[in-house]
Amino acid sequence: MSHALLEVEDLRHTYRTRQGDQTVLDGINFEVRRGEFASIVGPSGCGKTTLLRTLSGLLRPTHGTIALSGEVITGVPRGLAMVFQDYRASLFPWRRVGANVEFPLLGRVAKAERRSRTAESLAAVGLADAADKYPWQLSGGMQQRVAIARALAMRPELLLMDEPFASVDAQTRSDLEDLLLRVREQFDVTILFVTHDVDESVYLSTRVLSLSKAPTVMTADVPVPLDFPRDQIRTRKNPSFVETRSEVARLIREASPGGLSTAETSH
Ligand SMILES: Nc1ncnc2c1ncn2[C@@H]1O[C@H](COP(=O)(O)OP(=O)(O)OP(=O)(O)O)[C@@H](O)[C@H]1O
Repeated sequence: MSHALLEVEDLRHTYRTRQGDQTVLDGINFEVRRGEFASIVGPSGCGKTTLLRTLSGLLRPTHGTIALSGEVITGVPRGLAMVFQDYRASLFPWRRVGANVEFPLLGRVAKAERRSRTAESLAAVGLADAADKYPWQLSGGMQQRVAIARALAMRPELLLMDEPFASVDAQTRSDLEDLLLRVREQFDVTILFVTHDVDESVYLSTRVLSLSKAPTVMTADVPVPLDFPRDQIRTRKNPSFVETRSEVARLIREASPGGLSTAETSH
């Protein structure tokens, strides 16, 4: 039987704190098939990060199962890499860029292979010349490219990304989006991407999954009817982009507390 790459069944999570219990995820079900680029959107605080933490094995959910390639995960699974929003916290400042990229491979992959994967991943993100620099010598966008290279060097089947471009300026963000689409093809990696940004979710994805406010369920699974390669100007003008974007924006607005986004209420 062929399994989806990622299968999530009835996932629930309740944080138990001194102030009481807070149910964040309230029965999430979805699958991601090989080759997809799935984005997850939802109102602030709905549990997107909690969801990614359970998928990456960093947090044990209160209930439900997560399977990667048909195997139920119990800890941090192989075949999975994660890129976080805060590149400053995710790279080691005292290690050079090359050593950062190589780090997760130590003890797992032979030295020659580590070196070749590091060189290949850095080249793929346009940083072949930066291996001997320290992260703090690079711009924010470049540091996030190092974090992407480190994830790619692990040769993951599934790449989880938690708002990876939220801390960079708009031009860098567009460049990083296009870079991500290129390396996705080159490394044949399936991506699950969390973002606050409706346009970004539609621009990048083959599917957008939308979440309700907490206690969170999935409210919609929206296919994105756009071909690859995408183009920042042409794709965003495409009527299918505009239509899908409106649909996703509407889903988020309906899910948000009060029903209106802050952008709309401020006028
Ligand atoms: N370790 C924790 N202990 C207790 N409550 C937590 C913990 N982590 C998160 N929460 C609560 O769970 C809820 C969901 O948090 P989470 O960070 O998963 O949401 P999010 O959708 O990623 O948020 P944002 O959109 O603001 O990034 C929030 O109300 C948060 O306060």
